[in-house]
Amino acid sequence: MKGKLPPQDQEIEEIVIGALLIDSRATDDVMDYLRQDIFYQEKNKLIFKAIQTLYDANEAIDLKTVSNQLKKSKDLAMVGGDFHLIELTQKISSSAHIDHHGRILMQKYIQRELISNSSAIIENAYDDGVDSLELLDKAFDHLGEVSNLIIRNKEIDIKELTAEIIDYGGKLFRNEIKPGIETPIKLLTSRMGGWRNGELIILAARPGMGKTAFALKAGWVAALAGIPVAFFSLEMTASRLLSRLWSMDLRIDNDKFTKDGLSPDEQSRIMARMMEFEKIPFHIDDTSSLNIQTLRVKAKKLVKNHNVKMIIVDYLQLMDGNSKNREQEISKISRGLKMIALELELPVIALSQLSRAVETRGGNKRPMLSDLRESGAIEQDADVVQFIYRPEYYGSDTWDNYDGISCIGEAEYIVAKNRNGGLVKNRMKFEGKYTRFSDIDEPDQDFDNDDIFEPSRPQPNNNLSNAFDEPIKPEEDHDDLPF
Ligand SMILES: Nc1ncnc2c1ncn2[C@@H]1O[C@H](COP(=O)(O)OP(=O)(O)OP(=O)(O)O)[C@@H](O)[C@H]1O
Repeated sequence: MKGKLPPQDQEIEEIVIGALLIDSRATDDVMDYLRQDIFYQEKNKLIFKAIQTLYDANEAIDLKTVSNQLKKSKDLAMVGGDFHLIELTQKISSSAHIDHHGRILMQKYIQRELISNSSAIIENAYDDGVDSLELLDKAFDHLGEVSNLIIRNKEIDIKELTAEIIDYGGKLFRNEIKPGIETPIKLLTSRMGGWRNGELIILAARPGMGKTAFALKAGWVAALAGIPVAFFSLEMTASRLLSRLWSMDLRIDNDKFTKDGLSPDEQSRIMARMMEFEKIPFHIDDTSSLNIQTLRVKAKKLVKNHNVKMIIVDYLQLMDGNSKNREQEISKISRGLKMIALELELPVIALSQLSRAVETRGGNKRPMLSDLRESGAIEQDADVVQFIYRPEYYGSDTWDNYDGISCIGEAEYIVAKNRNGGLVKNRMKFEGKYTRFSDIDEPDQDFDNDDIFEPSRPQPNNNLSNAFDEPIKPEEDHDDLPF
């Protein structure tokens, strides 16, 4: 790095300034991305600053006005006086290629930024006193800023886009496609249209309400329908999560996995089920310390290698944010999750804790949007906020609504925010010992009837990746690790 001239092109800089001076209409082509820093030469920076001031004030831009502006800022002599300005206009005959030349300058600027950021990273990386995760986080931030400079000159063709909208609507009408991925509750799917691509769904509740249980079922229902799912479990080990999954799927008491033990019959039921669903695309990652950048890298790899189409994160507050201020940290994480949903075009379901305020309130303990903990950013970034509420957990035996019927073995899902649709609230069934949610009218089934998951259960599909080959235990050495 030392002794080398930073990437720059003085001639192109002068051509761009010259074009702006001779043709004020040319400014409209480039002023959305040109900025002072893009120019390397000090003189050009100053002249561009004068042009920008005039442009922002909606004033004419020509030799005379720019010269006056430079006089005002006392920079005219520094840039070489009127003589130099005239020289610049004589270098070119037209402004026809200004956009092309502007982009060359942008390229040079990005190169310079990359060099200076990388130099700072190298210098800090040699310093043993620097927290490496914090450094990694900063490096991602800086590189993200550089990548934001890339000009996306995406022209929207309204006609073409309208044709796409009509085509999509027609397919929905003819039931050829579904608007989103099926949720664990039929009514919720029909009212909401399912989990939609590009959306951040926040599933929030007080501890013990069943967030993990609901998310696990959401992932499992999707995976059983052949949709590859990645479940990032920051709270539970893969082994514990998998026990919960078999408990839920086969209706075996959760306690049997942790304290009472599994009978030979239960062991063989699990084995048989596993053989049956060996190829279910359900990927578990139980890395306990995960930041948003690492999650993004892992998610991208899972999409690329396993065609993952839905991501679940249990839970948001356990993610590392590398920031001293908790509110900023959470808002960075929720923003990052939304960006992953948009970038990878899939739904991201993130579980979230709620503040204790829920419990200190008088009356019922039904959560509200303001209970989302630590930051308003979660509420803002989320496309959907869904709560789970179980009055039984607080000792009630009847609902305060639903005509006061019994709430034992029941829960309520509350869609309190839905950016692209209406709000929904209704009862669902909760079987605590199987930590299992289902439709309120789903009949109780005998455990030896394994036809539990009626929704679109696929045949085992050998083309799908093996769910249980995934990085289940962090200590295992897999070449295939997403990160
Ligand atoms: N064997 C069992 N019998 C009855 N209920 C059980 C059993 N095992 C677990 N549960 C209930 O299931 C619920 C746990 O659900 P889950 O872990 O999904 O909740 P959560 O909202 O994710 O909790 P947290 O925020 O603490 O992780 C608890 O309320 C617990 O009482």
